[in-house]
Amino acid sequence: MPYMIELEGLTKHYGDKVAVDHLTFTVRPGMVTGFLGPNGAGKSTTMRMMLDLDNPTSGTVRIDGKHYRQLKDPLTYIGALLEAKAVHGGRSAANHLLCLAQSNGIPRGRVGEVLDTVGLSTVAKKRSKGFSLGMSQRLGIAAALLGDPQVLLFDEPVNGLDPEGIHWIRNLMKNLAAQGRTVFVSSHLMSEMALTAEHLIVIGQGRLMADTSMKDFIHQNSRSYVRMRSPQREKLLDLLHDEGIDAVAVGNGSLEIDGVPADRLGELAARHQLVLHELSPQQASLEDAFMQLTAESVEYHAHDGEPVPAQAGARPPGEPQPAGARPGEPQPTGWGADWQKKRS
Ligand SMILES: Nc1ncnc2c1ncn2[C@@H]1O[C@H](COP(=O)(O)OP(=O)(O)OP(=O)(O)O)[C@@H](O)[C@H]1O
Repeated sequence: MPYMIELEGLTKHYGDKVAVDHLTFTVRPGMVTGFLGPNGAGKSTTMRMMLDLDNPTSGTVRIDGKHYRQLKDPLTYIGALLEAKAVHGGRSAANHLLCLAQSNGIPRGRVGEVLDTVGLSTVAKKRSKGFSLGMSQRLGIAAALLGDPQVLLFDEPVNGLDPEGIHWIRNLMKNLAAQGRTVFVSSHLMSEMALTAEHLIVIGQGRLMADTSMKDFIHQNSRSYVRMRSPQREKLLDLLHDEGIDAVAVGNGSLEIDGVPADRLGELAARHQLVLHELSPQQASLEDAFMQLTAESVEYHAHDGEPVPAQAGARPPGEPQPAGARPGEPQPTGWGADWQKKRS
């Protein structure tokens, strides 16, 4: 199959820190693949290695069967949005794209086309320094689309966007996939992935936790159950036991029952004249399932209001983070900037 991204044993160490740990998976064309993991799981590091912006400690990434360095005019194979504020702020939007086009053998006519696609035509001559986060995000996407690549990477593209911007990016990614392209998008929000991705790769502390279709993930993880609460809890437990119904006692005196409809449980209690204070069908959220899957691998856990490292050797949150390590802070790095640095 063409235009796959194939990772084999991909590993990255930063000193003692294992950021990416023997990742092996394949990203396929024609669908949006979500790359999900809690903060610090190694998503950005993995994407940077896909783009040859960071060298793996071991393992390989292949794009369309080749190493990134073997791709002729790489921007025509793979486009990426890594960090929205990565643009040289003094240049106009059009100029920024023109520079990228010229150094990559891309016809200059593409600049107008992609500005149009992302809705920035009217501000093409404006300096990107004054751009809002949403506009910068759109400009970053224009750069990613410039070479009309078959493979697209988006690192947390909805971060900080308003609902209209989020809606726009979701649709764009789905449309790109519907055109047969390979679309790989990272997020730390399961709810976001559930709306966009058809396939899911989940990582925690650099390790692969799940490689599954979204449909299967939802099927396996959206547990529905009934919560019951009664002042006659012991009698209720005995009754359920006699009926062969398993109940799990949880905090605040509630019982959780899987696989039995709420109306049957209500009728049963009524027949035995048991008072119920609660009888409510529940649906475990996908976010809960994701948190459970990665719970052991979260780098920092909240603890009595104080974040503490979950892992020996993890960097305490108060300490300065290395460049490129923390998301959410605009850094003078990213796809455009790094790419230019690397090639210059
Ligand atoms: N240049 C670096 N030097 C040292 N450690 C780094 C560096 N870059 C990343 N790390 C560490 O590697 C781990 C993975 O970081 P990475 O940014 O890839 O995670 P992420 O999944 O993208 O997180 P987020 O969702 O917070 O963006 C983190 O513990 C991070 O602190």
